[in-house]
Amino acid sequence: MLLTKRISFKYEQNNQWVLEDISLTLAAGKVTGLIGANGSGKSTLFMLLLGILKPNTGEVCWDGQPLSYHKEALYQLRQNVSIVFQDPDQQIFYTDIRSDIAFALRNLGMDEEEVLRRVDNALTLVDAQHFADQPIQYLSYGQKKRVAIAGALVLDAPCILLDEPTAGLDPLGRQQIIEILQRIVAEGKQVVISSHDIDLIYQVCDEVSVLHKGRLLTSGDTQQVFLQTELIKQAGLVQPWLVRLHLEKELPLYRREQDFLGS
Ligand SMILES: Nc1ncnc2c1ncn2[C@@H]1O[C@H](COP(=O)(O)OP(=O)(O)OP(=O)(O)O)[C@@H](O)[C@H]1O
Repeated sequence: MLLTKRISFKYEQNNQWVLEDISLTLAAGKVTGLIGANGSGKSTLFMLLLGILKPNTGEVCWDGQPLSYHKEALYQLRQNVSIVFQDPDQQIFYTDIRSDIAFALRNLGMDEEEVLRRVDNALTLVDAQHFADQPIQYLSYGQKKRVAIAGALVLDAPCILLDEPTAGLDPLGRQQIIEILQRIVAEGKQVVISSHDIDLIYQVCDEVSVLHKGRLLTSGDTQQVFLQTELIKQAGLVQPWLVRLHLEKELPLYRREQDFLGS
């Protein structure tokens, strides 16, 4: 389990608190959404969860232990908590897709047969087998996103952080990512998603945490959080369309588009 205990953080360059007094429990086996307007501190919080940044006060804990910031400890942490960055080019280094995905495993000195098996599984999970033999520069943005996700999955870390997984994708690409997320969740992984795609968060997350100007406004069950109209407005966000339909048209509170369409 990944959690933060009253963490606050400011960047050296400016003297303002970017995050203040954040206590969050990211429960194992659950999908947690992290939402907030631009600049509310979501990416910074991800960097703190990964140990890339260190809080000024408070602590981040993995498996009940406060993070240690030595190289070796962080190396261990990466095998438990992995991230998919918003921009796949930040994450992909090789032109050969299979080599790129295999990189971290070969770095660990893993047996080559096991490397190939894991790469194959990760490619299947993100539905990328059919383009896996093309050079990376021939791929679309959406395909690169899927390769980046495969690169994070291959380590088989129990916890995966995804920063804006659907940003820049067309409707089909977005739907593919939703299906991939559902497959990852079905494997029992702990998933944390930071996104401005409110409808995605509503559809796939069990719990949601709302950040506003570096503070945690609320945290809890997805539907309960999104039903709080004033709070969502205060955070500079909008409610998911299924929640608006419920509040404005007095329809049942559907969780998924297909539940509404099939009703
Ligand atoms: N490297 C940095 N140095 C100084 N300030 C930074 C740095 N990175 C982010 N900030 C500031 O920290 C605050 C939070 O930024 P952050 O990127 O964490 O927010 P965010 O919620 O992820 O935003 P967005 O939704 O736009 O991606 C902002 O005021 C931003 O200007």
